[in-house]
Amino acid sequence: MDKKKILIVEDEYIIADVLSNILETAGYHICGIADSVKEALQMIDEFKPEFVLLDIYLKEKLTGIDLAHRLTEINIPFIYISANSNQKILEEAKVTNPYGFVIKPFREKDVLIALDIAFYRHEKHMENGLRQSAVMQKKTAEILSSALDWEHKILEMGKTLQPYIPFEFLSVGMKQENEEDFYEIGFSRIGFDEYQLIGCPELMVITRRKQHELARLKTNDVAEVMATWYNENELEALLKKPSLKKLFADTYSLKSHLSFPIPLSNKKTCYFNFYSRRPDAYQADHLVLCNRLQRLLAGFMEGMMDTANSPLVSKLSNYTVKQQVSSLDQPSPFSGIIGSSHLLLTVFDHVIQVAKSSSSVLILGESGTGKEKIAERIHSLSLRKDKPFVRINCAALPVSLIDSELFGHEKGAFTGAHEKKIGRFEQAHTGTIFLDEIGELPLESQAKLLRVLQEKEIERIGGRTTIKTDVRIIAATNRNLDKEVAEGRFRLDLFYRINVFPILMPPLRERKEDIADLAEHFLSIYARKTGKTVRGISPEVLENMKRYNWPGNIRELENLIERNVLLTRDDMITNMVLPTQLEQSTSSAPPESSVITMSEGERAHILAALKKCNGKIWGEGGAASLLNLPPTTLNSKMKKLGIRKNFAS
Ligand SMILES: Nc1ncnc2c1ncn2[C@@H]1O[C@H](COP(=O)(O)OP(=O)(O)OP(=O)(O)O)[C@@H](O)[C@H]1O
Repeated sequence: MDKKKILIVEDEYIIADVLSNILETAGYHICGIADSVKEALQMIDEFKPEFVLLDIYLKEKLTGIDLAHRLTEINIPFIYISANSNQKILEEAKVTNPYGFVIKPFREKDVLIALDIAFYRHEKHMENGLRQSAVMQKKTAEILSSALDWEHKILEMGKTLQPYIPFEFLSVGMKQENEEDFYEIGFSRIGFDEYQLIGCPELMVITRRKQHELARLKTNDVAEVMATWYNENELEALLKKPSLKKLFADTYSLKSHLSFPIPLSNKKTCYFNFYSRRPDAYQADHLVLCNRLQRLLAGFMEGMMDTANSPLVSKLSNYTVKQQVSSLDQPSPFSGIIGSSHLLLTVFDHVIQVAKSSSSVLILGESGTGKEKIAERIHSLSLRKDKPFVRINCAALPVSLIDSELFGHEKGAFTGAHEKKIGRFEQAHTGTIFLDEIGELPLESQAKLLRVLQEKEIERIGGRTTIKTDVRIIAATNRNLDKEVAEGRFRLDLFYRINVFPILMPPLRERKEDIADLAEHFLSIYARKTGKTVRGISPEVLENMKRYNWPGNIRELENLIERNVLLTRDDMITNMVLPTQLEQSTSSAPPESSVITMSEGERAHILAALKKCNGKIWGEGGAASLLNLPPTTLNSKMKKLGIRKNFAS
C-alpha cells in the first residue's frame, strides 16, 4: 500500500521531530518539515502532500490560519496542532474548517486518532465531491437538450447548483460593456422548488425604476474577475454606493453574496451572482466548487447562447419576461414537512446533498424541531429507501439494556437472556439506523459504537463470532455536543466519526414566518381527526403566536393546536391561551367555565409532581416513582406534552 504523504508545518524543531517520528513509525511518509508559510508553499508545490499538520504561529508574519485558507482552495486537508487555546484564535481557526485540532502537549495516540478521523472525513468529503461533479455534468446535458425555454433552462441550472451553493436570490447576466448591453435575470426563491422570475420589467415594477436607471445602476456593479464571496460586513462595505447589486440586496433583504464570473470562449464574460439572507452563507469551500464548475458552466452558457431567441446575444429591448412562478409538476420530496423559511430551505438543500451518499449524518437541534422527520426523509430519499429504517432512542433505554438493544445477545449471555436477541444494528443491515438522542449514550456504549463504525461489524453479547453489517448512521441530539466533548461526556473520536455531515434544525422562534403555515397544517389534521369544522385561526391569534417563544418548538405548536381544536366551539380559533399563560391559570383553580382536556390535566399533574421532586425524574424521590410510572414512560409523556426536563414548559 502507498504511504500517505504528510507535510509538517511547525517552527519548533523538537516538536516537528517528535511528530515526524510518530508518523513515520505509524506508516506515514513525511515529505517535508516547513517552519514558515513561505517554505510550506514551496514544499507543497514541490512534494504535493496529501495532508498537512499545521501549527498556528510560525516563523515570519503569516500564520497557519493564513496557510489554511490556501490549503482549502487547493483541496489539501489539514489539522491544526497548536498550543494556542486562546478563544479568538480558536474561532478564527474554526472558520477555516480544519479536519481536526490537536492541542499541545499531545499524546502519540491523540495525533494518530486525529489523523485517522481526518482521512476518513476527507474521503467522505471527496466522495461527495465526485458524486457532485458527475451529477452536475449529467444534469447540464439534460437541461441543454430539454424543451424548456431559455429562462427556465437558466433556472434549472440555478436549482441544480442550489444544494451546493445556497441562495435565496440568484442573478445571471453578461458582463456589460455599455448601458445598451443590459441583461440580467433574477430568481427569487420562495419555496423548496419554487422560484419567482425577476426580469427587467418585474424589477421596474417592484423597485419603481425605469429601465435606463436600472441599466445605469448596473454599470456601478463591481465586476469581479474571479469568484469572490462577501459576508455581512464585507457586503455592506461593497454596497455603500447605489448599484444593481445594492438594489437586489435591499429589496430582498440579502446579507451575503458570492459573485461567480465565468469567462466564455468568445471573450465575453457571464456571471452567476448568488445572494443569501444568512449573513455568512459563503466560505472558501464555495470558491473551490466554483473553480471546479467553471468549465462546466461556461459550456452551459455557450450552449444557452446558441438557443434560439437567446436574450444573451440580443438587446434587452427585444424581449420581455412573463411574470411567472416555477414549480415542477412532480411532488416535492419534502411534502408533509411544512415551512418555506430560508433556514428550513437550507436544511432541505443539505438533505438533498447528502441523502444519496452513505455518509453519516448528525442532526442537531432543540427538542421538537423535526429532527426525526428529517432523518426519515434522508432515508426515504436515499438508495436504501426500500431497506429497513430502524430508530432507537438512546435516552429511553436503561443503561443496562443499551448494548443488548443495539448489538443483540446470545441465549444465556446474562441472567434473563432466555432467548437469542437480534440487535438493532443487525435489524438495520443494508438500511439506516437512526440513533436519536445520541448525546445520552453512556461512555461505555460510545466505545462499542465507535468500534462498530470503524470495523463495520458487530458482536452480539455473549457471542463468539463477528457479524458484518452495512448500516448507514443518522444520529440526532438536542445537546451541544461540542460542550459534551469538552466536558468529557462524549468521546471526541466518536463525535468526529458521526459529525461527517451536520444538519442544524433551526428552532421555531428563528423561523416565525413558518408559524402560520404550520398552524394551518395541524389545524386541518386535527379538525379532520375530531370531525369538527374549524376553518382557520384569527389574525390576532396568529400575531400572538408569532410573539411567543416556542421552547417546545413544533411539537409544542402541534399540541397547542390539537388542544384548541378540541376546545373551540366556533369554526374559527379566535382565542388561544399560550402555555405561559396556561401555566399560571392551571396553578390556581381553573375558571369554572373552562373545560380542561385530558392532556391538560395530565400535563398539570406531571408538572406538579416534577415541582415536588425538584425536577428529578429517575430513582428514589423522583417524579416517576411518585407518579408510579416507569421513568421511560414519564420521559415520553413529557416529550409529547412539551414539558422540558427542567420542567419549564
Ligand atoms: N416542518 C414540519 N412540518 C410538519 N410537522 C412537523 C415539522 N417538523 C416537526 N413536525 C412534527 O413535530 C413533531 C416533533 O417532530 P420530531 O419528533 O421530528 O422532532 P425532534 O426534533 O426529533 O424532537 P426530539 O428531539 O424531542 O426527539 C412531530 O409530530 C413532527 O411530525
